[in-house]
Amino acid sequence: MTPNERAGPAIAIRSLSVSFTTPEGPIHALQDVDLDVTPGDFVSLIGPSGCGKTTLMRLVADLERPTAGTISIGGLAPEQARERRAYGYVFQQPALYPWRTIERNVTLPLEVMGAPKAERRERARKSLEQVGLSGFERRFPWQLSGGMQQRASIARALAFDAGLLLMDEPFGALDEIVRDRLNVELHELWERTGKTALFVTHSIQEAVFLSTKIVVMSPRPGKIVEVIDASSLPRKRALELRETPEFLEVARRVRDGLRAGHAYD
Ligand SMILES: Nc1ncnc2c1ncn2[C@@H]1O[C@H](COP(=O)(O)OP(=O)(O)OP(=O)(O)O)[C@@H](O)[C@H]1O
Repeated sequence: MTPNERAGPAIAIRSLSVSFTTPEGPIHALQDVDLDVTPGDFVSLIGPSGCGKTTLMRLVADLERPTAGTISIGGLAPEQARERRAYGYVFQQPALYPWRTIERNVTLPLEVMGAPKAERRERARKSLEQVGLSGFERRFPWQLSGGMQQRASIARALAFDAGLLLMDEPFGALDEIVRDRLNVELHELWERTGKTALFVTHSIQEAVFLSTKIVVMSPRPGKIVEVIDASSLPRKRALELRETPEFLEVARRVRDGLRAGHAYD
């Protein structure tokens, strides 16, 4: 057991099921999900469209309630964790307000929290620096490329200085070159800060490149098919890693897991 594992899970999910009531009948989105995320891990959720990845993130972030089961975030219920700003959340789309500058988008949640102005500006400066956006404080979102906008939304999530980052397919809408660059930057950021990350993706390559663990899910109702350990890959990762036999072996295991998940149908 590593010291991080001894500290207890950053996220503990037990027997979690979620059904949505719709006019056409219930939709069973998640069924019997059990998952532990160790502090400092980078955990990716991968699975077919509609298998409940976003729902799982929204449950952790207290934006949705389970039908059965429990979630604990560092020992707190999701509602307490939300109130204590125990995590930053990055959405699929950057979700920046066009009429606010980049700095004032980053400081908005801090304003809502009632942080003093000097502290807000200092935290924005620091988190924009962490994502390589120093100098863009006074720009508006529409003056930035899609990749830069998504970096700004990561800066906003970092501004709380929480130990946990929840990221729901943040790079899905970006072209491959920009996505590659942001993968490298995000990996470096994670390595440097030691944060715990829960990350949704459709891309096997992205999941393997970024993660210490990859959670493979089945089609709806989403269940966990397999948790694949990628910590055998070097901790420092450059894009060239993707061509190595070790990387391709982990990617093959993820692909096999996804195929096995489809057999649940
Ligand atoms: N509020 C809701 N009411 C009814 N059905 C919902 C609701 N939210 C999600 N669903 C359904 O639950 C299932 C899981 O959705 P979810 O968005 O979590 O999947 P996903 O794995 O994130 O999909 P994608 O990869 O396409 O983003 C889908 O069938 C979706 O239509």
